[in-house]
Parts: sequence; structure tokens; C-alpha cells
Amino acid sequence: MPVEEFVAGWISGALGLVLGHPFDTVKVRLQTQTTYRGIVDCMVKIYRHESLLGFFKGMSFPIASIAVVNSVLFGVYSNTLLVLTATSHQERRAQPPSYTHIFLAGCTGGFLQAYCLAPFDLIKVRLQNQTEPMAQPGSPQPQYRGPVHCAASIFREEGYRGLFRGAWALMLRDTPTMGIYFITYEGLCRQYTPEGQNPSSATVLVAGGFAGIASWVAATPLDVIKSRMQMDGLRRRVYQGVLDCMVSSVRQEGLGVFFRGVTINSARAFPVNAVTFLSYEYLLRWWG
Ligand SMILES: CN(C)C(=N)NCCC[C@H](N)C(=O)O
Repeated sequence: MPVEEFVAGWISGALGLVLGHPFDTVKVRLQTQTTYRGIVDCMVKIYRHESLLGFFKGMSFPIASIAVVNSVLFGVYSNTLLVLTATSHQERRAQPPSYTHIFLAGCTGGFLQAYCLAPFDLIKVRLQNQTEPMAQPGSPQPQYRGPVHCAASIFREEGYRGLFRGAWALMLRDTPTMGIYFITYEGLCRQYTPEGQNPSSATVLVAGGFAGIASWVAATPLDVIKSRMQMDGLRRRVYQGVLDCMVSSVRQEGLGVFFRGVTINSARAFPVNAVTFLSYEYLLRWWG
């Protein structure tokens, strides 16, 4: 099994993650809290009350876990294609796989990475939602002192299963949308690259950026539900499950609730995934 895809997936994911984390914090707040009037209001409030550091809350665990999560996504994607089409990453430019195979490989990668991602994503969302300023003497103490304390508290208060709160919604979000992600990327690369050649850097950047946007637009409805399920259980349980969360969110806030954070999600998705794919492609070419 080629391991380069796993390592390239890890490094490229980490680069994208640092770039996109401030946008991600704003998105999570907009999806789960009703105190903000919009993106700008949310950014201004975070900056005023929590300083620049507020945007980077909850980033350390994703950085630590991206090695597993992104290498599983890209490694499983590439190795599923290898099983389905018997071609390696290098051979795929000359013998491009069908879109059905790309979609299936993307869905498989998405499904497996969601399982690894679930506890880390939960901790990230819980930390991002703490509005107390960081490390200021005399200010109110947040419920969680950091990622390890957060994980230990969830385990103690909500049990082992508590660490997987929202995992179903995450799997439903990621399985089909990772198929969309890779199909969009491959489709755009093929469209703008002469047959048999590697896509140029500009093509990779644009295709990666649009793959991020397409997958996040499709993922946003379940992303909202996932974030709400993850915040549920903090004090008392409100939702019975994914369906109940969907129904009560729509009843209370209308259908528009499914598009909460779609603008910031898309603004974040372009640079994050442009950088992710560019570094992924170049690392593989460098090692190939
Ligand atoms: C749930 N969806 C749509 C995705 N995860 N899409 C793929 C983008 C992955 C990238 N690490 C990012 O965070 O944008």
C-alpha cells in the first residue's frame, strides 16, 4: 500500500487547517449561537472580547489529529482508487479513472475519516463556543481549560459515547460530500489540462478551491445539525437524534437554518482547499 498519499494528506491538511481556523470559529459560533447578527458582527465581537487569540480557540487538537484525519481521507481515497482501477497516483493522469470510481473512493475516504474525526471535532466545537477571553487573570473561568481537560470532562460527564456526540451527523455530512469534493477537483483539473499531462499550479489551486466550495455548500445543512448535536448535552439534552434536531431547528428558525454559515464556509473553503490540494499534488510529484 503506497504510504506517500497518507503523508502528503497529513502535511497538506495541516497547512489548510491553520489558514482556515479563524473562519471556522466564526462559522461554528454563527451556527450554534444566536447572539451574533452576522459574520462581521461575530468577528468584531470575538476580536473585542477575546482578542485575536479568540479566533484560534480549539485549534491545537485539530492540528494534532489532522495527521490521522487527512491522511485517512487522502490515503483511503487513493488506495480505494487503486483497488477499483488498478492504477497508482502517477498512472492516473495517463489512465484517468471514471467519475463513478472517483465518487465511490471519495465517499469511502469521507466515511472512514468521519469516524476518526468525530471526537476531535467535538472538542474543537466545544472549545470554539467558549466566549470567555483566554488567560486573563480575574476573568471568569471557561468550563473547559483546554483540549485535554475538555476531553476528560466529556468522558467523565457524558461517558465514552459522549465523545462521539454528533458522529452520525458528521458521517452523513462527510460521506457523500467527500465524493463531491474529489469529483469536482478531478473534473476541473481534467477540463483545463491537456490529456496525459499534470495540471498546472494555477489549475490545482482553482480546482482545489472550487472543490472545497462545492463540497461545503452541499455539506452545510448537515454541518449545522452536527454542530448543534455536538453542543447538545453540555447542560441538558435537547435533541433525541439527528432527525429531531433537524425538525426542531426548522420549526424554530425556518428552512434558512440549513444555510447558516454557508457564506463563511465557502470563503474559508476556497483558500484552505486550494492550499491543501496544491501541497498534496506537489508532495506526491516530489516523492514520485
Ligand atoms: C465536510 N466537507 C464538505 C469537507 N470536509 N470537505 C472537504 C474539505 C476538507 C478540508 N479539510 C476542509 O476543512 O475544508
